[in-house]
Amino acid sequence: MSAILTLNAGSSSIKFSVYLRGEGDGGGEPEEVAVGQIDGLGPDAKLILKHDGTKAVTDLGQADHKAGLKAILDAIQPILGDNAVTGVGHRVVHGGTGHLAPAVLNDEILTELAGLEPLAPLHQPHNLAGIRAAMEAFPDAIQVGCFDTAFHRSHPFVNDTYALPRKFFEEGVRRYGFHGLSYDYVSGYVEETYPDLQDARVVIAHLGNGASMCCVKGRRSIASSMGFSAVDGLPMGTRTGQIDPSVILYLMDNHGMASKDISDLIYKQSGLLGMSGISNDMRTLLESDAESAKEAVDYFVARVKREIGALAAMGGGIDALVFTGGIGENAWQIRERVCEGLEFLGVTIDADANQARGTESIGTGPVKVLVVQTDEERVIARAVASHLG
Ligand SMILES: Nc1ncnc2c1ncn2[C@@H]1O[C@H](COP(=O)(O)OP(=O)(O)O)[C@@H](O)[C@H]1O
Ligand SMILES: CC(=O)OP(=O)(O)O
Ligand SMILES: [Mg+2]
Repeated sequence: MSAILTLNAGSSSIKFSVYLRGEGDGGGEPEEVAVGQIDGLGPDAKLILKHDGTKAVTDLGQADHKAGLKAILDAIQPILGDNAVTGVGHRVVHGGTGHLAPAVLNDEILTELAGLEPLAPLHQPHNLAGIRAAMEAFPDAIQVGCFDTAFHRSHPFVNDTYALPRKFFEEGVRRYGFHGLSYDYVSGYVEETYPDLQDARVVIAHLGNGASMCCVKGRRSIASSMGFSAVDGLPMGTRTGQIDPSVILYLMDNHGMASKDISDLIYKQSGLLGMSGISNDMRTLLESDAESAKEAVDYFVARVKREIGALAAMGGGIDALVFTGGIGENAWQIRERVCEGLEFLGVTIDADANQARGTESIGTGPVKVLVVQTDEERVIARAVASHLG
């Protein structure tokens, strides 16, 4: 048997999976044998590993992305045993205009991808560090990059551009959209599981530490809430989401802030953390009695609602609303509050079904409302398997 490893460095986590394939499996579906993640990167990181029907949680204490990756490579060695890793698949958040499909990585592509780091500072450097570490750890394996942006390259021009002079569009100042691996998985899952949703207009809310939304029609992305970078659209754990560009000019002119300070502010100090002054973690905010925590959650919910309306309009209507990502999958309170008042769109949910963990279909009106566990790793593993042939 040979093994495929997938690495998915998010802003607050590194997710990974190990898959096995028999000789001559061709591009067949790889079998997942272990899955895990490092959660809460920072002062209180934890390694969670699920394997052979067991779940082990190891406290790592202070761990950044680099320490997390080392812990993952150590933890999977006993699982790999004698099975050689022949392919490693990586989530790469930004692929620019050039990457419409997964690509076998080499030094030239890595240099090109490093040029996109300023547009995804919470992800791209970690994605590339993971690739370099995997090249060192598994020198005989192919390294396949799977791009979050690729799924959205089907956007029509109006949803791909800003109203700037045309030369900036040509230069690559576009609305790329992110979380594409998640949207790819979820839209495929929805179409396969619900035959009445073939070619349907599906609005997917990927709500995690990073959060975005997408309107998908017939498995193609029509529009996304994220744009040129992964800071646009919804407020997130530590990111502002959409902000008037004049606020940035104001900060430069009145607070003497330079590009690095502003980047730190809009990517790392804002969103749920900045508004609440308490935490970027939705769990903590939902448990808190502080007014600032309540206001941060109110703002998050309001922005998700606004985006549902906008994306339903872009799709010419809505047949299904899907919640996914750490918050979308787990926080029933957020789903309930988001759906409140959306009856005019045909979105209504059953309160008990929404609160029952593991219930997938929670809608009671004409619009199907689904809670789907995303699986970016499977999309990556499939891409690696198809490259291995
Ligand atoms: N039970 C829960 N209730 C509310 N929020 C949750 C729950 N479980 C996880 N989350 C949220 O999910 C976020 C992580 O989402 P995830 O999609 O895994 O993150 P990343 O963006 O790093 O990939 C956490 O920051 C936390 O706010
Ligand atoms: C693009 C992005 O925000 O990713 P994540 O949610 O994994 O941080
Ligand atoms: Mg993620």
